[in-house]
Order: sequence, then structure tokens, then C-alpha cells
Amino acid sequence: MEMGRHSEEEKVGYIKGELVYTIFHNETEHFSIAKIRILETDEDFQEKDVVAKGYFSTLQENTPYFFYGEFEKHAKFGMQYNVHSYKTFIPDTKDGLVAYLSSDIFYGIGEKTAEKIVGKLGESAISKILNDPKVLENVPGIKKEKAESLARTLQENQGFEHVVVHLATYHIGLKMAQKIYQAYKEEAIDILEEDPYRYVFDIEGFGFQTADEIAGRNGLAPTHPNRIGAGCIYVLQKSVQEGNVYMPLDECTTRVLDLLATVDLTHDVIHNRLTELNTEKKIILQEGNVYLPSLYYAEDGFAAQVKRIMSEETDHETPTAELMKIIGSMEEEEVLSYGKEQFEAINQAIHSKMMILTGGPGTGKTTVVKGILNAYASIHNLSLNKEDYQDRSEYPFILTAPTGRAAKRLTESTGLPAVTIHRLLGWDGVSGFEKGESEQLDGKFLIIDEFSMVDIWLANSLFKAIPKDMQVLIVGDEDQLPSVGPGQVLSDLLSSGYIPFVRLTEVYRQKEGSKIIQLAHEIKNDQATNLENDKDFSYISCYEPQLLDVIVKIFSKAMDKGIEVRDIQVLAPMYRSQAGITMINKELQKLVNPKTPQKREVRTQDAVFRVGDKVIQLVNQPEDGVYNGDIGEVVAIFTEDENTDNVEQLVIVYDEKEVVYERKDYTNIMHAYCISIHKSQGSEFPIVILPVVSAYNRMLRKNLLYTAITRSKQSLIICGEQRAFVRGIETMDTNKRYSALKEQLQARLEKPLDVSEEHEEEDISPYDFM
Ligand SMILES: Nc1ncnc2c1ncn2[C@@H]1O[C@H](COP(=O)(O)OP(=O)(O)OP(=O)(O)O)[C@@H](O)[C@H]1O
Repeated sequence: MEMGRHSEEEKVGYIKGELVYTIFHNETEHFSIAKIRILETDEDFQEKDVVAKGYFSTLQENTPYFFYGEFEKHAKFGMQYNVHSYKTFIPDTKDGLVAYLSSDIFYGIGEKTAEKIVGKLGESAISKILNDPKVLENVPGIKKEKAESLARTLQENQGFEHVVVHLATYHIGLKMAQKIYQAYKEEAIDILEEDPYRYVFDIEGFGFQTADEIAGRNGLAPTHPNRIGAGCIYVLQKSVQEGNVYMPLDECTTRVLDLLATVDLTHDVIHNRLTELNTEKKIILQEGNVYLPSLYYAEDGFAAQVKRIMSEETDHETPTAELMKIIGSMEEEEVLSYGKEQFEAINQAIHSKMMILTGGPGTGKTTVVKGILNAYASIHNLSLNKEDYQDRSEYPFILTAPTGRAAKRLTESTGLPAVTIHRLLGWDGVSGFEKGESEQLDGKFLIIDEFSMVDIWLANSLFKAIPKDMQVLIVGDEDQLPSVGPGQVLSDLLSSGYIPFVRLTEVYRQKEGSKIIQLAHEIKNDQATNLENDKDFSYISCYEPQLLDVIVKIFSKAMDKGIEVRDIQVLAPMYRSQAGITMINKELQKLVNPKTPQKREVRTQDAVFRVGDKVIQLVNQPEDGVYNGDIGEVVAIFTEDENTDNVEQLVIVYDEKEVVYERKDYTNIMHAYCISIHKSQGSEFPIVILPVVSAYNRMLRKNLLYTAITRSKQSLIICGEQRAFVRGIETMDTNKRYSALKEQLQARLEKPLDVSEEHEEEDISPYDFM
């Protein structure tokens, strides 16, 4: 590994300089634009500062760098330095080196030791040490520990940059380079050159094609076992992204063959390689199914946790008469009479170690959850009010949901505190969850809402943390879209018959005359729908070319009526297309928050964010307390001169929480006048506008439209082509997810299944088609 003078140094010019401020930094593409104070250059350039742009990482302040590149005239911004590569400046004179090595960076190295090192190893001491730390053994009088610590610090300081620069030559981005460096440290480049396919195994998200390209350049045979192995892993990773927990062996083999596209490879060769990978524990072959290990352990582990929790008895027997009395007084208080199914749900939940409550909108899930909480509190003589507990940690009720918005809704509907599952388990965003088998949750009664959104990994993590004496209520609508992550945990739990469940079918809100609820149930039950206008529903017929105009008109009318922008939500299935989310957002921004001289704005490659814009967070950012799907508003934009951090800042408010974004974070947000139906899972909005046109056909499915429709609380406006809508609700999601949870659970049953015929029938629909 040559760390000395850069190979391009002789060919292109250089600028030695320090960061003044970062103008733009895109974390995904690791593209940066920065203002640099010039310390030294061989370029013919007389200014004090220069704007440098290129693929480099976030630059540190007060650190000299060498940038290699050439000047380029930008039509709008003038002369800029186009950076090909860069590195931190390391002194290469004797005095400079002695000063560097005896600086604070290297603990325990004084001037004398530094002089000895430079005396022995010469001016290229640094690259010699980085190449082989053993060279320090030749330096007289330097202790082994000091030598090791010096080499380590050097590697930490220089190694990363070296790896980044090298990987960039293979067009590997900075973010990926960071992951790679974390995994392999300074061995990263050696590994890449010897066996690029190892990256596919070890580095999440590293593409097979990139490895293939590098291996091809290095002359590796297309039938090499490393290539076949990486192909297998890659196919499995892709399948997980599609929602599968495993793949059947034959399908996996065929897909690997397609990917490798090499005539000399046969089914048998791939089978054999999969068997070897199984022996090496890189994959798990179980009953003709191929798993990535993390998914096998999640599925197997979750089934084991369910069994563990279910095998404990509830510690309290409640006589029916007592429960009847409690339910009776709750009915009086709530001024309602629980339906038969609802009564059954309360009764079962109180007596079951774990129960699932499922049902469509308006069937009374919230009403029943409140009933269960009150009944439980009353039986156990507990207060539901957290304030009544001197030691707050003794509060026995835990309410949780997979997203921030769903947790907020749970709080609103029950009046009790609720948190996200990640927060409950103490997720720090890096090393995993605080809570687990060794440190379980404190509490007596756990309610998990919106369970259809929970994937097999999260389900396993959550259930590990449930102590044996905790009672659990799982709530979810089985007809919603399945989780974004792998698995179909709710539907597998229901169809396994392992956990008691109550399915609410009688619709109560419909009695209040809700067309939205009626439509949702018609879709759910495959009944004919009509799109006739009603007091909470309108259908506006239009074709795709008119769609943007129609949406803008509806929005504008609503605003004229004084409805707040945050209460109107457009939901669409896809980003691209003339009628996609991106275009709808552009048009609505023009209407809702147009450009004015007074309003500040920042421009990114894809969008203009303006003060007043409604935006959505796209990734989890636990350090700031914002999560994927949170919706907020841009409230301020500061230029770099206006704050002490000297960087441009965008301030977004989410439910009174303020989060400051720098340029590098702008890719984490987008406009939210229109959001995707997938992102709307777990949220509800007073008014939903749902465009449905045939341009979306590829995406339109029954469960997608059902999810969209059930997001609206007060008013639903469908606009577009009735034909596309009808086709959509008639299209089942045929992408069946491969998951063996149901079988895993059934294998753990001690006595044969007692699934009634009715349930068996319901078993087939609709998940067999998903
Ligand atoms: N037994 C009942 N008698 C009268 N009204 C009821 C009964 N059960 C529920 N309701 C009413 O029906 C409406 C819907 O109930 P609830 O909000 O509990 O349903 P939900 O399943 O949680 O619906 P969603 O999923 O849409 O929030 C509420 O107004 C509630 O008060």
C-alpha cells in the first residue's frame, strides 16, 4: 500500500489548502463542494480562496489537505477546482515529520523519539509504518507498546482516507466506503483486489455487479466458486428486499443461474455451492428452504419466544361474574353496549397470556383496547394514570407501535403514554437494542398496535424483551399492506392458530353513515363498490393529463375553506410518472408555498425547500428523535454567516420538536404535500386525496388501495379513472412472501391444532395471494 506521494501528483496540478466552509455535501453520492483557503499551489491561480468540488468526504477544519485536479469554468459560478483525488497533508521534510509525530495526535511520542524514528526511516517514515508497522522494531529505543500505538493511530488517521481514495477509483461511494472501512479497516483494499466477492458477503448493500466488474478486471474466471457464492448471497439479499424470509432451493438456484449468466454453470454446480455455503454457515438450508442466517435466527427465535411467552399461565383468574360486572359498569360509563365479538375480545384478552385483536376500520378496535385496559386495571386494582405512581418505572402498562405517528395516535385514542418499539427497546441507531433477553421490559401489560407493520427482525427483538409474567395484546388490521421489512408476521400468527385471536367484523362507524368505512369493507370483502358521492366521500373523474390540475383545484378549494395544509394529504403509489408523487409535490408547492422575495429557500439537485414547506423525513435519525415517515414543516433557513457553526442550516419542526439539518442531510427529507401510500402506513389524516389513474397500474393492488382509503378520517376524495380503481381493488397482491413462521409455530404446538372450519376458510384469504 503506497501512502506516499499521490500517483496523480505529477500528472495534474495540486492545491494545498484548508476548509473554509462546506457549501454542499451529498452523503449518498459522497459529492462535496467546499470553499478552500489556498495555502500553496502549483496552479496559475491568484485568489485567496477557491471553490473545490468532487467526490470527497466531509473535510475537517484546521487540517491541511492536498487536492489534485484541474480548474473548470462553471457557467454560473465561475472558476472551480475539479478535484480528482485528495489526501491529508503529511509533512515530508525531516523537521516537519518530527513536529507531526511529536504532536498531540500521537500519544506518548516526544520530540526525541520522533527524531529517532525519522532518523532511521527517513522522509517516507509514515508510508513505511503504514505499509508494515514492524519497521518500527528497527528504531532503537522505542518500546513495543508505543510502536503499536503509533502505528494504530496512524492507521486510524490515514487509513480511512487511503481506503476512500482507492475505492473511489472503482466508483464506490463514500458512504459505502465507510461501511467497508469499518468492516475491514486497512485490509479493505487488499481484500477488494484479492476477492471482491467477499464484499458481497460481508458488506450489506454492496452490489454483485460492482464486485463482478472488479473481479472481471482482475481476470477472475466467471465459474470461480467465490463468484458463485457471492451470486447466491446476492440473490438472497434481493429476495429479502422483496419481503421474503427465505427462498425455496430451486427458485434460488434458478435466480442465481440467471444472475451469473455463464454457460458453463449448471443447477448442480449451484446446488453444490449452496450446500458448501450451508456448511460454512454463510447461509442456512432448512427443509429445502434457503435462508440468510440473520433471517433464519429471527424466524426461529421469534417462534421460540412466542412459545416461551405462551407457555406461562396468566397469574390471575378472573371469575366471569366479576368481569361481567366490570364490563357492565364500563358500558354505563362509555354509554355504549359492547357487541358480541367485542365482549369476547375483552374477555379473551383478560384471560389470555397473549391475544391478537384484528379487524377493519370502525369495528371498534380502539374501543375494545380501551375496554381491555380499563378491565385489566380494575381487576388488578391498578391506576391507568402514570402520575399516580411515585416511582414512574412501576407503571404497569406499556403501549407501543412501530412508527412515531402510530404511537402518537395510540396516545390520542387511549389517553395513555405510548412510544415507538425502537424507543421502547432503547435503540441507539448503531449497535442495536438495549433491551433484550438479558435486560427485559418492566411492566405487566403490553399493547402493540399496528402490528401488520412489524417485520420478523423487529418482532424477534421485541419478543425477546418480553418477560415471562407480562400479558400481551397484539392489535392490527390483517388487510393492510405487509411490513416493509421481511415477513408477514401478523398474518402468520393469525393463521398458525398458536395464539388466540378475535376478529372484529361488525362495523360501528358505518352506522354513523361513513362511506369511507363502507368502501373499505366492500374492498376487504371483495364486494362491488360504487363511487357515488356522499357526505365524507367524493369521486372526481379525470384522465392522467388532467390529474395535476384536478388535484391542485381540490387542494385550493380546501384551503379556501380554511382547512390547514397539514390536514390534507395526497397519497399516491409511485414517485415517477407525470402523475407521480414528485410532480404532484412540485405543483402543490407552487400553489401552497410559492416563491416570494421574502421567503428563504435552498436548492438541492432535486428540489427547492422553502420556509413554510411541508416535508417528510425519509430515514430514521434516532439521534435527533425523528423517524422515517414523520411529517414536519420548514420553519427557518440560516445562511452560513448567521450561525456559529458556519454552515447553512434548515430548521424543521415536527410536533413541536425542532431538528436542524445541514446540507449533507437534505437527502433525508422530501416534500410531503403528496406522500407514498407505503409511507402513510400507521398514519391517519383528516382529508385524503387519492389519485388513481391507469399510469399507476403496475402498482395498484387491493391491499394498497385499502391501506390508502383507511388513512382518511373525515373525508376522502378519489380522483382519476374509475376503471383503474376497480382494476386495482380486484388485483390481489400475488407476490406471496416466503415465510415459514406459521409452520415453525405449528411445529412447536404441543397439542394438535384446533382451528375451526370458519377459520380455516379465512386462512386462505387474502394472505395466500400476498
Ligand atoms: N359497541 C359499540 N356501540 C356503539 N358504538 C361503538 C361500539 N364500538 C365502537 N363504536 C363506535 O364506532 C366508532 C369506531 O370505533 P373505533 O374507533 O374503536 O374503531 P377502530 O376499529 O379502532 O377504527 P379505526 O381503525 O378506524 O380507528 C367509534 O365512534 C366508536 O365510538
